[in-house]
Amino acid sequence: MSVVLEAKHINKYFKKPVLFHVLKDVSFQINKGEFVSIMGKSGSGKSTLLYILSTMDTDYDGELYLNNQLITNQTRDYLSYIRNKHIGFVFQFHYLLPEFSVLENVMLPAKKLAEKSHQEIESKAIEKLRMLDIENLAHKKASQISGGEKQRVSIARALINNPTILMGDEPTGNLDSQNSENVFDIFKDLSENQGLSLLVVTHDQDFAKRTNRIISMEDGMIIT
Ligand SMILES: Nc1ncnc2c1ncn2[C@@H]1O[C@H](COP(=O)(O)OP(=O)(O)OP(=O)(O)O)[C@@H](O)[C@H]1O
Repeated sequence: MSVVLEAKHINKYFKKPVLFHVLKDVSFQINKGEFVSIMGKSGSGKSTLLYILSTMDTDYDGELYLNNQLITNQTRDYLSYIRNKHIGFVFQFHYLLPEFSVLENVMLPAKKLAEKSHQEIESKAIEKLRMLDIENLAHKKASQISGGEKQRVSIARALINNPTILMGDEPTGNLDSQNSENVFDIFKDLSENQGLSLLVVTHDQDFAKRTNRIISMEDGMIIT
């Protein structure tokens, strides 16, 4: 089984207002195609950890590997490239650009990467929308679709560059049970049938217990 993401002895301190050891020797691996959830009480350090894993926060001790490549201590530009190419994100709030069409929103991360022509990016975006069963929304403005549809659009956007891993911070936190179920089914399908790795912070027990593995956090430490 190939390892996609590896965290080795991650320690993180917040220095203000007082010195606070927020992540304590956090180590784990995520394999290709694995669907993993992170659970833990409010304040246990989940978002802080995800921020580091997503390469957004570089102020930590320890080592982080993506596709067996060390990404700790790399330049900001390189990290921004790695993030765009290999990591997809889905948040609790969708962060779509309301005045842009669904299609344009999905195309944006590929435009930023600038490795393909407009035409190629557009057909890739349509392919992702079709996969998520929302091709019919392509030309609607993002502000004109429902909450569940917006979350599916953000998943399409997160997948546009064919990432190695999809990270989610409470991706179903703002959805009703039916839409949460849809998101879970999409994630499950991506991991089982497309070999995508997923790492999702959630407070939803029902969601977490159906993933391949739960990483439980308490007071900045992994307890399982
Ligand atoms: N910038 C910061 N400066 C100082 N302390 C912080 C900062 N950000 C977070 N913390 C503290 O670090 C701890 C972990 O916060 P974090 O947001 O990672 O928790 P969480 O498990 O994601 O919580 P929640 O489930 O409520 O989102 C908390 O005690 C929080 O108050």
